[in-house]
Amino acid sequence: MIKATLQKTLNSAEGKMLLDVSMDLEQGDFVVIYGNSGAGKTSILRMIAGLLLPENGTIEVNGSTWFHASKKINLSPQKRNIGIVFQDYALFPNMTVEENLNFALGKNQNRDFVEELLNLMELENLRGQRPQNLSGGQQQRVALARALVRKPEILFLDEPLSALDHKLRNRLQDYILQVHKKYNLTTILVSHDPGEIIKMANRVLVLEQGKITKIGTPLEVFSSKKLSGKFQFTGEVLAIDRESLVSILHILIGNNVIKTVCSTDEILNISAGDKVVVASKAFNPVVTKIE
Ligand SMILES: Nc1ncnc2c1ncn2[C@@H]1O[C@H](COP(=O)(O)OP(=O)(O)OP(=O)(O)O)[C@@H](O)[C@H]1O
Repeated sequence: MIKATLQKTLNSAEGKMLLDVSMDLEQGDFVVIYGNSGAGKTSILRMIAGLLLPENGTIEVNGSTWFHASKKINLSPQKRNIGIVFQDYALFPNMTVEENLNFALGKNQNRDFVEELLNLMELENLRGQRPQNLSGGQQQRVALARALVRKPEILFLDEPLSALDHKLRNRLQDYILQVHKKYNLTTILVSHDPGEIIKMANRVLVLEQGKITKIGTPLEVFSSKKLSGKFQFTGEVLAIDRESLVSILHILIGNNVIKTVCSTDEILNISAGDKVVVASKAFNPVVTKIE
C-alpha cells in the first residue's frame, strides 16, 4: 500500500506552480498518471523514489514511513525498494545484457533471479549482446528486467514505451502486465495513450497543473455516460475534412485508420492530434473470419 501526500512548488513555464497531491494505492494496483506535459507527473514519481525532496507531506509504503516532513524522516533512494524504467532505457553501454542485470543485483542476492528474468523477458539469446546491438523494444525489455532484479514491491514506468512503434508497444505492454501480475507489484505508469491506459490500468489519476482533478477507472475517466455504447474505442484524430454541415474524421485506432462522419457542430472543439473515444450503439457489426 502506498499512501502519499506531497507538496512542492515547481517552476513551470508559466511561473511557479504548487504540486499538491494525495494518493492512496492498494498493493497490486496498476495506476496511470495522465496529464499534459508539465503537469507534474514525473515530479510525483521522483518524490516517491526519493530523487526529489517534497517541501511538505508524508510517504508511507506498506506500513513503513519513507518520508515525513515534520518528523524529518527521509529515506535515501537506495533504501526505497522501487524499480524504475524511463523512456530512454538508460542501460550501461559498455556492459552486455547479462552484465547490466548482474550489476543491479544486491550483495547477497542469488543469481538465479537474473536467469528467471532473462527467461521471462525472452532475453536468453541476447544475454551476450551490448545495448547498441539491440532494437528499442529489446533494450526496453532489458531495462524492465533490470528494474525488477532487486525484487521491488513498486514499479515506476515513466513513459517507457513512447519511443516504440505500435506493434512493439503492444508486445511490451504484455510483458509489463505479465510481470505486474507475476510479482504482485504496485505499478505506476505515466502514459498519454488512452488505449494503453484502458488495456493496462485499473485506476487513473488525472493531473492538471499539479493537482489531481479526476480519479477513476479508465472507462470512467475517458468516456462520459453520454457515450455509453455497445462499442467504445479510443483513438487519435489524424485529420478532419470539414464541410459546411458534416465533417469526416480520420481516426487512428490501434493499427487501423477509420473514417467517421460527424455533424460539424458536434466536433467544434476537436482538432487533429486529440485523443477521442468513438462509441456506437446503433449498429450491429458483421463479423467475418479472416484467418
Ligand atoms: N526540481 C525541480 N524544481 C522546480 N521545478 C521543477 C523541478 N523539476 C521539474 N520542475 C518543473 O516542474 C514542472 C513539471 O515537471 P514534470 O517533469 O514533473 O512534468 P510532467 O508532467 O512529467 O511533464 P512531461 O509529460 O513533459 O514529462 C515543469 O515545468 C518543470 O520545469
